[in-house]
Amino acid sequence: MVPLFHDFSGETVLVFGGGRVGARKARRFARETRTVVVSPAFGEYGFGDSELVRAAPSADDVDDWVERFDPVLVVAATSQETVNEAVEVAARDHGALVNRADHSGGRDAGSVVVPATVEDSPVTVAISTGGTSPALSKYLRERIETELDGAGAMAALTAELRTELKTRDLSPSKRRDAVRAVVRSSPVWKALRTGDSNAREEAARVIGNEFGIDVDDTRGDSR
Ligand SMILES: C[C@@]1(CC(=O)O)c2cc3[nH]c(cc4nc(cc5[nH]c(cc(n2)[C@H]1CCC(=O)O)[C@@](C)(CC(=O)O)[C@@H]5CCC(=O)O)C(CC(=O)O)=C4CCC(=O)O)c(CCC(=O)O)c3CC(=O)O
Ligand SMILES: NC(=O)C1=CN([C@@H]2O[C@H](COP(=O)(O)OP(=O)(O)OC[C@H]3O[C@@H](n4cnc5c(N)ncnc54)[C@H](O)[C@@H]3O)[C@@H](O)[C@H]2O)C=CC1
Repeated sequence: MVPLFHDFSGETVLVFGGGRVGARKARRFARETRTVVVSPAFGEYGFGDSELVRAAPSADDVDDWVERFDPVLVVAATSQETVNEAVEVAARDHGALVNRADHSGGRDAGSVVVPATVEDSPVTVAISTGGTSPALSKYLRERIETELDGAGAMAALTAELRTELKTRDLSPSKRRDAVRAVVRSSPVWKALRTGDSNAREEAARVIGNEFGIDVDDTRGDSR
């Protein structure tokens, strides 16, 4: 399986099944795009901004629902194996991606796995075990969560520095080394995580000391 980050904005995601699992997937997708959940009953779970449609499609009806909503991704998360099976076939016939929540292996082209994700925007880490051990994905996600503290702010700070360094008369290799030094600097990470000192100032110090490049240490505190 090839991990890719997919922009779903402006598209529709169609979820079959309004139980715990359907709700979890729906919440995830609804943060980004129009998400519709079709189910005869909805559990007491959060569905985010999803549209809920109360219906109990039979395996034969599923195709019509997919036709009607024209989704780019369909999630099969019902408690009925035959319906989930039909959802997979209908999605494929429609040229949509398909996520079988009730399957771990034996996937075909066009099938996707929902990974465990850690986000410190704009940084995202996604974990999959190739469908073999979701509990392990969840555990690793919890461990990585603390590791990622400050990464979003580091991305913002280094994006700013890269842009600034590109306007200077520097060789690409020197610019690369300077940015690398900042992302590896413990004092910069500490400043981003604690907010005690100005991270931008720390970064300017690293670049100044190690590379003799003078960058403005006052513009924007990236926290
Ligand atoms: C293949 C996949 C398909 C897909 O859904 O895309 C799939 C399938 C199945 N999951 C099952 C069980 C559990 N799933 C979780 C949790 C998560 N499951 C997620 C993804 C995936 N689950 C995909 C593979 C991901 C990968 O490659 O690792 C996560 C990461 C993302 C998300 O769902 O949002 C989310 C954690 C999010 C987080 O916390 O960060 C827990 C843990 C818990 O609940 O505490 C359990 C119970 C413990 C266990 O069994 O491990 C079962 C058996 C059902 C049964 O027994 O009937 C199946 C079906 C089967 O295996 O046949
Ligand atoms: N991928 C994952 O992370 C996990 C997957 N699973 C699997 O996912 C499936 C769903 O699990 P849960 O949400 O816990 O089950 P659940 O029983 O809580 O929810 C199933 C939902 O499907 C709905 N449903 C039933 N017939 C339907 C139909 N014809 N059309 C549309 N919706 C219909 C029910 O009303 C219910 O809302 C199960 O097959 C389970 O084995 C279970 C745990 C985790």
